Amino acid sequence: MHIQQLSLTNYRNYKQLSVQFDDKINVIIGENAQGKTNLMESIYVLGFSKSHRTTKDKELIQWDQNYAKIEGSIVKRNRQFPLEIQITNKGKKAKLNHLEQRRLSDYIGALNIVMFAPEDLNLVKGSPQIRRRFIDMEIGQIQPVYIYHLGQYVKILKQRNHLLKQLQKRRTDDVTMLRVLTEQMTEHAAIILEKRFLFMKHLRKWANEIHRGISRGIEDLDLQYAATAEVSESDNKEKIRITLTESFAEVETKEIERGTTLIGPHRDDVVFYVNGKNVQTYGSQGQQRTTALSLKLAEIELIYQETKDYPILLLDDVLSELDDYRQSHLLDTIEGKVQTFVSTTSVDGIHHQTLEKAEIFRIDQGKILE
Ligand SMILES: Nc1ncnc2c1ncn2[C@@H]1O[C@H](COP(=O)(O)OP(=O)(O)OP(=O)(O)O)[C@@H](O)[C@H]1O
Repeated sequence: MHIQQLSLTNYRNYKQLSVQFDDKINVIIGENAQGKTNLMESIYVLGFSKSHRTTKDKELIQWDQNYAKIEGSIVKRNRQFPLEIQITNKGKKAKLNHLEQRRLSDYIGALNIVMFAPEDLNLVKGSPQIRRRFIDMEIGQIQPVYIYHLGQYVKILKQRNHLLKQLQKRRTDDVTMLRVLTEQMTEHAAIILEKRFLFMKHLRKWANEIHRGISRGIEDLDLQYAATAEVSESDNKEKIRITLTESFAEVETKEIERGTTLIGPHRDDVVFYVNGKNVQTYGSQGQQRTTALSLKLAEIELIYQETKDYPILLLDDVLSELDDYRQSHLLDTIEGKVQTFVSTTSVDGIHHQTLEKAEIFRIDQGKILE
């Protein structure tokens, strides 16, 4: 899969841009604050309909304007189709083949993307929320129905938390309603957990293979899903549902006391181990970096396994941070198969092999210099 052409209108510091990309490696060079990340972000938004660095869509609209538009021409298995995201102050529209898609799950997955940016180091070091977002985004683009269940889960969770607050403050004693919400939420939670477990299983296999390669065979990477309920990877959906139902019954009194939902996918986490040791606690900077890179590269293979097509890879300001060996490994992994976008302030830290094959774009104040 690749992006053939991209057009931006009023997108951040791009008033108007129309650009054709190489289907292999594209290097985006520019000084600080010229629009490199903005360009990478626009490709990400085209795929996911939201940004990786803000939850406020309005920020994507150029300051003095009232709308922004991203249009892309995508080639997937020799077929070409258009994608479009339009953002206004009132909301956004996502169009696939010129048709507006009302459900996000009907849009996401048309353009698969893997992004590796400096903040991805937080995948290992940061809060559980970052790791949950990572798994949710990745499963979502492989299986869009996951997004539907996640959306429903979050909706019921909000109602349930609201009711728990009311019960805590004794403004109501409607436990029957609480149990109805618990049952509904459990249905979606069981599907979410089953899909997360399956994803973990596949991710573990690929990530370890890649990690061993990058560490020259001396490090093994393992990942474990840390659930808040007594569920495990070997459980099927029905078993997960039954266990969750029991667990919710057990914590009901405590949840009312605390006024919030204490267990479920929204509180789970993932733990990474290198040679059996928790990387978050004991790993060096280099091991944490390699772990994050292995996870990202594993995603490329996972998406390929599921969709029979390689995703687009966005490397925002990270390539020059990797040493020569890691860069070569990365490039060997993607060699000729994955359309890649690399952004950088200077070509100095970039492997000459990469530059030889690349199409180079120079960015200056929201414009591409010819
Ligand atoms: N909504 C917006 N409207 C207009 N300009 C914006 C908007 N949002 C951000 N900018 C501008 O975009 C520029 C930042 O661009 P970007 O983040 O892409 O930088 P960059 O080239 O990646 O730089 P660095 O190398 O420092 O990361 C800044 O000048 C910022 O003021």
